[in-house]
Amino acid sequence: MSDALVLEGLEKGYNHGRPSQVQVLRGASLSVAAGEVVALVAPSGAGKSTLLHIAGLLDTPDAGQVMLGGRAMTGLGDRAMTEARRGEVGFIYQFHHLLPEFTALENVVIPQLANGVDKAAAEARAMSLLDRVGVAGRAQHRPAAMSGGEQQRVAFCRALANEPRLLLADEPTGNLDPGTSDQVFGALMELVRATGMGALIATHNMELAARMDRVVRLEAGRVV
Ligand SMILES: Nc1ncnc2c1ncn2[C@@H]1O[C@H](COP(=O)(O)OP(=O)(O)OP(=O)(O)O)[C@@H](O)[C@H]1O
Repeated sequence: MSDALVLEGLEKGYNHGRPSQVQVLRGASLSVAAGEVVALVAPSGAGKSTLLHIAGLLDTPDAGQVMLGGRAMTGLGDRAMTEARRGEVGFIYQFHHLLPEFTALENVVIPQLANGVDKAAAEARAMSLLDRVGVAGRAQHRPAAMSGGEQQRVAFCRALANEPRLLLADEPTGNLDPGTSDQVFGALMELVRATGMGALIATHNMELAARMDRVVRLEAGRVV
């Protein structure tokens, strides 16, 4: 089976509008197998968000290659990139970014409608996902009426709604208290394991990192 994600020799710098360039990635390479959950650990400012954005086709590298599900993404046009991102990748951020005016159920349904799934099937899948992470009872609630942990569980369901081959997460439990973080992380791991997708999960929390299959570090612009 092909790897869920391969990053090869990524280079990325920002010039901050000045001649002096900040070089963030310096030949970063990494692969995540299908079904593998990899922890990405990095000091603040090391470039983990930059790496995740490039892996998820939200940004482009200055040099290097991104492959999703065995397919090279570098050089694809905007439209093909958008389609690949929508179909192949699920994102989870530190803050849930749910749509505040929609219910939990709608937040998980909407990305599926955008991907061409019909409404009844999308609702059934959304309910099943919400049920698996223990928030089916909150399906008709808007985000503001849910706890932080519940909101983040809904965000997990939204990320997995289109059955992506790759999950990318940036501090997915970073804004929760330690007890809630632990529980919510457990729910995420169960979902990921049940789907068999590859996952790259950035965290500062070494206890959570130790629960994943492999830990990699981002240091001086490379993955070690
Ligand atoms: N759009 C941008 N324009 C200019 N500089 C940027 C941009 N994005 C990131 N940087 C710089 O690149 C470096 C790495 O940023 P990045 O957000 O990838 O780090 P990070 O490891 O995710 O940090 P944190 O853990 O604090 O979120 C920082 O020095 C940051 O200032």
